[in-house]
Parts: sequence; structure tokens; C-alpha cells
Amino acid sequence: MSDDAQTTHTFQVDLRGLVDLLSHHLYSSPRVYLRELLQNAVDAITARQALDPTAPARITVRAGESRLTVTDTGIGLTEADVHRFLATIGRSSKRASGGGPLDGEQLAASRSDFIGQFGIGLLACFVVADEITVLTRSAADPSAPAVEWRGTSDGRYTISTLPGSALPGPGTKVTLVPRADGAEWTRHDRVVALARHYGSLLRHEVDVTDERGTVTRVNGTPPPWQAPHASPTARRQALADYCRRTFDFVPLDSIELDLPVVGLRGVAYVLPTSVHPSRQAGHRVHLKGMLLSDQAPELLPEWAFFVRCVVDADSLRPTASREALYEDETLAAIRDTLGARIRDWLTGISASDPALLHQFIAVHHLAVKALARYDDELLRLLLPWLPFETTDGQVTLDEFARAHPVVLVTQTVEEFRQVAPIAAAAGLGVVNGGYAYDRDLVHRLPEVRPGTSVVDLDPATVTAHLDAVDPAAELAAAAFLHTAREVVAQFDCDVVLRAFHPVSAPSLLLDNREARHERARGELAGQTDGLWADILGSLRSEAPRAQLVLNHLNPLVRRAASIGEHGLAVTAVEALYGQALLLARRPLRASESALLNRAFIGLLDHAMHEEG
Ligand SMILES: Nc1ncnc2c1ncn2[C@@H]1O[C@H](COP(=O)(O)OP(=O)(O)OP(=O)(O)O)[C@@H](O)[C@H]1O
Repeated sequence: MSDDAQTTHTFQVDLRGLVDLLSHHLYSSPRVYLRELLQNAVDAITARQALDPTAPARITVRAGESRLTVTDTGIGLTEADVHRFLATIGRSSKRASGGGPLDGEQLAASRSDFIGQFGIGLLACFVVADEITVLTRSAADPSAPAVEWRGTSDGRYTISTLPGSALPGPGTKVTLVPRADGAEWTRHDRVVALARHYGSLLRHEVDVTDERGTVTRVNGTPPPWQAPHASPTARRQALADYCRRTFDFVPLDSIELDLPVVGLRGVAYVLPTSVHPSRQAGHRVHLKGMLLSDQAPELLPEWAFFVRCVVDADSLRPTASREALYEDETLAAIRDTLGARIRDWLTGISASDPALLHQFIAVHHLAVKALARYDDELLRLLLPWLPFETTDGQVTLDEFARAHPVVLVTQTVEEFRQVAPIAAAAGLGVVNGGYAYDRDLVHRLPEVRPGTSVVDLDPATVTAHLDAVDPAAELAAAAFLHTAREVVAQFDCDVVLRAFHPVSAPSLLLDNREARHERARGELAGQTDGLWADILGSLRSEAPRAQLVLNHLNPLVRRAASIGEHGLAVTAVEALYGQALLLARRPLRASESALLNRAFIGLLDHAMHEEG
């Protein structure tokens, strides 16, 4: 096609399609219509007060059977404004360019004055109504007549001018006639609840009236972080009460937030019960008092999952749905600063309020452990305070490292159970690294506490350090040890005689993971035919066997070593092996349960035989 043949057309917008898009994809619920109307009223009052700071600032919502009106004493619109701003979707008077294209600087300037900026908010009313009427009188031009704009959801609108008496003073009255399926959102009780939800912190009076003229004020009391209080205790109490009313929990503590550059104030409430770190708390974010979202996680860094915030800011930037914050450098900076504030709180309580710190750790330690692995600062701050299971009992790593400059850590809970009594008797300090995250965290202790060393503890290392018995004792026990090896060979286990503390421990089963996997593989290969048996067989490696270590210092073992009767010696070995197995607290295989059973019956039989 040649240039000469070109003709220019203007896009047509299918308003019904657009409203459908907004209601299903932009807004979370039809209820946002009221937020958009309140917000327009607030912006209009802001604009009027810029001209005349003494102008009245009132918003009245009337919820009746068949219609809903929102009236404000704001700046109003002239007929030219109505043509310009109401008749064009996407045009907004709140941009300094007068509704023209978005310019970065102007946008930032208008954003600090107004909540709206996109020029689509009024469309949210079409989610609940087919017709919107805007009756308005400009404060900027007192001689201008009142103007009525009537728009319908099919995209048509009419404009008429009315005598000034149609609206007694400057301002705007928006009327919606709800559709049958939108009526539930404009019912009086619903409207009161919604107006409270969105408008509780609005700085201008907001009233909801019913058909009989009963007025309900939905705001008025300043939030506790703005109100004066008689004492710090009264202030703390007021903050906690606000949390209980708003979030329905009593916080462990309240952290006040104050960020003057964005006019942000509010509170971070420390949750009193544990939460999974992936379930980030939704924060309540108000913009110039108007509630933007009560589920905004993006206000704080991920690691701060243990607090829930309520903030009110002057210049945060919402997305077009107004239900989330626009992710930009300002938001990132706000997040970092608020995060730093929460860290300061943690540092503060770790230095000066140990009782609160312990309460905090008791509730949130698992989640803190999960996050500390990825958050170096959190790790540095909290690792010394986190509780771990150790040979000294349940203690913090800091306490433990003070007593043990070399921190030994096992890889599994079982290994800890196996070696803990012996290591403790030998004065060694071992941490159970078997629980989720624990071993990783213990290994990072030297970063936080230079001079501490952390070493993985393998049960084999422990045997290597157990004392050998003298050759004469070994020889005297030779026959018993031979029987013992025969009995436990079926479990791929070896038997050795050593001398170790505590004396009360007759035996110890050292069984590292590779040895166990190897045995499991061996068993499986035995049950499988053909290809799988070959594959499993070829995987078989020379892994160390398990070891039953008998304690020559233990009187029972000494007596067992001198048993002459073969049957009783077998039973004694089975009982010793079974007891060591139970101490290791690992799941038993069928053959092991059978052994335990046999040993028990054998001992009983022997005891009764003696009696007989
Ligand atoms: N109550 C009101 N008083 C005065 N002007 C209003 C009022 N409500 C709407 N307007 C005018 O209509 C325009 C469009 O309103 P709309 O709510 O669609 O968008 P917005 O508030 O500018 O931006 P956003 O889409 O971000 O809400 C506004 O820019 C404003 O000029």
C-alpha cells in the first residue's frame, strides 16, 4: 500500500471488555470500587486545600436500597475538566502535565501529592454498577455551573450543565446504581465495613449514612504511633492494643517504624507464635491514610517473616491495581531501611533484654535457622543465640563454644546418639547436626566466633580413640569374641573389645551411613534376580562394616566374656547387640527385631531355668 492511500483512525475501546479485564485480572474483589471512590474524594480535597487550606474536608457516603453516593468537599471539576478527565480513560488530572503523557519527574511530584495517577480508578465502579453519575462544581472557578456527567458501562456518556443550586458548594457527588449482582457490595452494613477497612486512617472525616440518616463515623482516632501518650508504658500498651484490634494477636513486642524521607510511620509487630518462613506475613500498607493492601509482603525483607507491619506513608508508589507496591529502587531502599530497623531491635534485645530474646528464640528458632543459612547478617546476629542439642544438653552455640573450642558435629541424629555418651565421658563436646539445617549452621560458627573450630565427627574416629585392652584380657575373652563375631556376622558387623567410659555402657554400636547403605544394597541384591542383581552387585563397594564395641571396663561384659556355655554366650551377645541397637535409636530391620525377640526370650528362659 502506498503512503497516499493511508488513512488515520482512532482506536475504539470496548468498555465492557475493559471492565471485565479490570474486574477479573486487576482487582482482587468488587469491593475495591469504594476504595477508588474514597481515594478520588481524598485527592480532590487535597487539591482544594492546596488552593485554600481552610476549605472544608469532608467525605460522606450514603448507602441506600437502590443507590450509593459518595460526596466530597474537594476541588470539583469544570465542564472542560469533565470532558478532559472523565471522558478519556487513562487521563488523570493528578499528573502535573495535566493528564498528558507520563513524565518521570512530574509523576514523582504528583505522586507525593495524590494517591491516584493512572486515570482508570473510576472504572472500578462499573464492576458493581452499570451507570455512574458525577455531579460536580469546581472550587477553582466559583462562577462555573454545576456539571453532570452520566456514563454507562457500554461506553456512552452524557454531559449536562445544571444551575449552581444543584450542588450547594464546590465539590463532587458520585452516584452509583448497583446492578443486581453488585448490590451486596453497596448494602449499608457492607459499606460501613468497607469504609472502615479502607478509610480508618484517612485524615479527613469520613461518615457513612443510612437511609434514615443515621451517621457512622469510620475514622477520627489517630493511630497510636501518632497519638500522644502519658508514658512509654502507656504508649507500648496502646500499640499492642492496636495490634490486637487490627491483626487479632497480642505481639511479643512492638517495633516503631519512622522513615521521614517517604513520610512513613507505623509499627512492626513481633508475632507471638511460630510461622513457616515461606509463609510471609502480609503487611498493612496505607498511603496517605488510605489502605492500599493488607497483604503486602514486599515491604520488608524476606527474613523478617516474624513480624507483621502496619504503616502509613505519604509517597509510596502503588501498582495500578493499588493492591501492591510498585517494585522500584525506592521500595528497595525502604525495605532495606525497615529491615535495618528490625535488626537494630534484635541487636538491642540481645544486648539488653535477654528475657525477651529468649522468648523470641523459643518461638521463632526453627524459622530463624531456616533463613540464617541464606542471610549472612541474620546469621551473624542470631547464630550465637540459637539452641542446639549437644553433649552439654540443649544450649546455645555461643555457650557451647565457650566450653569447647573444638566443636564436633555429627551428621545424623543416630550418630549423635551413638557417640554422645562416650564423647561426653571423654570430655569432648559434640553437637547433634542431624536435625534440619543444624549441621550447616554449626559449620558457620567460625564466621561468627573467630578462633572456634568445627570438625565433623564420624563414629569411626571415636573408635580409633578408644583404648585397646591389654593382650592378656583380649586372650581371655577370645572364645567369647569368636562366638560374638559369628552371631553378628549376619548383620555385616564386626566385634571388638575396648576399654572406655562411661563404665556403665556395656556396648556401643558404631555404624556409619556408608556401611548401612552398603548392607541395604547387599540385601536388595540378594532378593533381586537378573539385571538388577548385577547392577546392585557391581555397585557394591568395600565400605567399612558396622562395629559392636564391647566395653571391657563394664562388669557385665567381663562376666559375659567368661561364659563357658555356648548357648548362653550366644544369647548374651544377642542381648548386648540388641541393647546397643536400641541405644542407637534407629529403625530396626526385621532380622534385628527377630534377634531382640530371641535374646529376650532366651534370657527369660535362662532365668527361669536357673530358678527351676
Ligand atoms: N471526586 C472527584 N473530584 C474531583 N475530580 C474527580 C473526582 N473523581 C474523579 N475525578 C477526576 O477524574 C479523573 C479520573 O479519575 P480516576 O479515578 O479514573 O483516575 P485517577 O484517580 O486520576 O487515577 P487512578 O486510576 O490512579 O485512580 C481524575 O484524575 C480526576 O480529575
